[in-house]
Amino acid sequence: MSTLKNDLFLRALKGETVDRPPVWMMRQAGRYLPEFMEIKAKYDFFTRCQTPELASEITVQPIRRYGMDAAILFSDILVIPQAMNIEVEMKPNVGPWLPNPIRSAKDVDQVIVPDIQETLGYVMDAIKMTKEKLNDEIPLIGFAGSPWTILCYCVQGQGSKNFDKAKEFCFTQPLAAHTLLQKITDTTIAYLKEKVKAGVNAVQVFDSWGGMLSPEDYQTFSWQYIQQIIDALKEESPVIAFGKGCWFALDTMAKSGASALGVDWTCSARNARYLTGGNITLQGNFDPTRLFSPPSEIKQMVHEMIRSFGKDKYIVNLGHGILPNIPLENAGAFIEAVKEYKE
Ligand SMILES: Cc1c2[nH]c(c1CCC(=O)O)Cc1[nH]c(c(CCC(=O)O)c1C)Cc1[nH]c(c(CCC(=O)O)c1C)Cc1[nH]c(c(C)c1CCC(=O)O)C2
Repeated sequence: MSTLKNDLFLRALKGETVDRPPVWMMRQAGRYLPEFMEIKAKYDFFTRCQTPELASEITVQPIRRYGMDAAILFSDILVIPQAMNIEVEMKPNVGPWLPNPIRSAKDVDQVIVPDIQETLGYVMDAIKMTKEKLNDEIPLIGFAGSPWTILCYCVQGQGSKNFDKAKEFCFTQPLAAHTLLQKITDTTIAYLKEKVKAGVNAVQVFDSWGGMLSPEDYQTFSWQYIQQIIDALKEESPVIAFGKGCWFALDTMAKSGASALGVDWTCSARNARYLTGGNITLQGNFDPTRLFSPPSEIKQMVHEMIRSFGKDKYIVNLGHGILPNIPLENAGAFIEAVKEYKE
C-alpha cells in the first residue's frame, strides 16, 4: 500500500489503468537548471553527492519548478567503484576520470566488495532527508549503473565513444572481467537493497553503454548481471531496466521480472511493444535533442508519443538524459504536455 499523494508512477509500474501516464526526465536534476548551477558553482561534484543537505536539495529542485511525478536522487553511478576501492574523480569539462584504470587480474584482486553502510551511508542519509523534503507528495527513485556500464569506466578510465579498452579487456581476459563484473554485481545488489530500506520507492538500473556490445556479447557481459540484480531486488522494490541502444534485448528483458523497461528514441513505440509482447510497462523515449524544438512542437510530439505507446503501462521520459543547454521553457513544455494529455 502506498501512502503517496501522487502515486501515478507506482501505478504505472504495476500496470494499472491511469487517466494519464506519469512523467519524469532522466538527469532531471542537472545543468539546464540555474538553481543547480548555483550550487555547482560552490561545491565540487562528489561534495554535492556526499552531503545529504546538498544532494536532497538538488533532488527536489526540478520538482519545485516543474512538478514531475517522480524524483530521482541526485548522486552518480560512479559512487559504486569509489566504494570498491577504485579512485574516481569528476574533472570539470572532461567528466569521469579514473587515474588507475583496471587492466589485469591483479588489478581486479585489489577491488573490494565493501560494507555499504560504511562506504555509502551518506547516500542513505540523503535518501532519508529527501523523503522528508518530498513530504509523501511523489515517489523517489534510487538507481545504480549496470555492472557492464561500471566496468566500462573502471577499465577505460574515462568516457569514450566506443569503450574499446573495456571491450578488449573482456575479450582478452574474460575470467578477470567476469570476476570484476560479479564483484560489482554483489556490491550493487547490497547497495540497492540498502537504498530501498532507506526509503526509495523504485530503483532503475542504467545500462548506458550496453549498446556498445553485440547482441551475443550483451547477454554474456551485461544482461546476465542485470538479471541477478532484478532477481535479488524484485520482491522488495519495482525495478526499471534501462539499456541505451539495447532494443535488440527487449524480448529477453521483458521476461526478466523487471517492472518496466527503458527505451531510447532509436526504437519506435510500436517495435518496443511488439518486442516486449505488449504486457510490460515501458518508459521513454523522447529524443533529448528534440527538446530544442519550439514548445508548441514539443507538446504535439509528446501527445503523439503517448498515443503511440498508449496511456497505460507507460511512463513518459526522455530516451536518455536531458542535455545541459535545453531552454527552461522547453523542459516545462515536455512536462506540461503530459499533464494536459486527454484521450
Ligand atoms: C553514465 C552515467 C554517469 N552517471 C549516470 C550515468 C547513467 C545515466 C546516463 O547514461 O546518463 C547517472 C547519473 N548521474 C547523475 C544523476 C542524477 C540524477 C538525475 O537527475 O538523473 C544520475 C542518474 C548526476 C550527474 N552526474 C554528472 C553530472 C554533471 C556534472 C556536474 O554536475 O558537475 C550530473 C548532474 C557527471 C557524470 N557522471 C557520469 C558522466 C558520464 C558524467 C559527466 C557528464 C557530463 O559532464 O556531461 C557517469
